[in-house]
Amino acid sequence: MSSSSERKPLEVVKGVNGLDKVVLRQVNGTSAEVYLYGAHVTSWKNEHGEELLFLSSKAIFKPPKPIRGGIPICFPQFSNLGALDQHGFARNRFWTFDDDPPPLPPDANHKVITDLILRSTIEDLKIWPYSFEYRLRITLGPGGELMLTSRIRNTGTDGKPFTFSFAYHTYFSVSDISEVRVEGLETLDYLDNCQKRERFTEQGDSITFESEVDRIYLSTPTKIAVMDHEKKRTLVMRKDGLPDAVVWNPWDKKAKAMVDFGDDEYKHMLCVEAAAVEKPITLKPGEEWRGRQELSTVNKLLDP
Ligand SMILES: O=P(O)(O)OC[C@H]1O[C@@H](O)[C@H](O)[C@@H](O)[C@@H]1O
Repeated sequence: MSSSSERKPLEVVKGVNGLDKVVLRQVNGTSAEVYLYGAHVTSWKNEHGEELLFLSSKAIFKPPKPIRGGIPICFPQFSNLGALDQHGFARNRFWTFDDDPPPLPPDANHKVITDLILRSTIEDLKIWPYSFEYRLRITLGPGGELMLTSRIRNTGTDGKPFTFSFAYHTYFSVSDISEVRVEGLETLDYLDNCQKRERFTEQGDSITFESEVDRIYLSTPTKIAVMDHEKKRTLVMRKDGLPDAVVWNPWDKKAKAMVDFGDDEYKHMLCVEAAAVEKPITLKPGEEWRGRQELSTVNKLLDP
């Protein structure tokens, strides 16, 4: 039996290696967990307590190593598309609670909400010389839907604009990658990271997986569905302000090369990442950008 304290809608507890994590819980039993390290969502569970995100059994919860799985935030750089380390630094910084969050939505009392913030430090300014405020709102909706809303503002006083690329690097948990289909990316152009980012056009069928996939789909629809046949479940991603979608599965060879990833774990994960990669975002001083990702589930397969 769980104690009453375990049912609080919002609670800060110690996670792996004593790192702080925020637990969000809804009355219907759904939940999410977010580490302040990286503002990294590591868990999202449905009303039956089933985990919907993949987190590697070998994930290393030791800064500065980013956590393998969940939803790392790639900012201010996606991948190696710039001078910074792969995927930028937001995923390995300690975020804090935002004491001046954006206004709450009108239906806030049915939602569980936590607001985090990251500001550039003197150390960060040495590697990326732009002042910013990055506000992340994490919302668990009444039906267990998980929303991440990023608001990034140029707080520079020197008149300089800055440019960034971005991704919510979402690792979904799937029962068997060979049985999964992704819908919503048919007939789109993509850049293939496995082939020097050459541009290709996807064919008309939904996407299935039988080898390594690492693609940036360009200007996608706002809704993408991951259909898990074995679980008879569809994971639905909706996005706003994020035109692209990255699809990644490392497959066996790359899996073996990663120290924080089990050799066979590629069979049980699929990354679908709401992203802004092809056209990076530029903010002048005082300007703010908003990018949103919402995840929900349908407990049956959507019609093909
Ligand atoms: O190992 P990292 O830095 O978390 O990156 C994992 C993967 O992230 C994906 O988004 C990239 O498209 C891949 O190329 C990359 O391998």
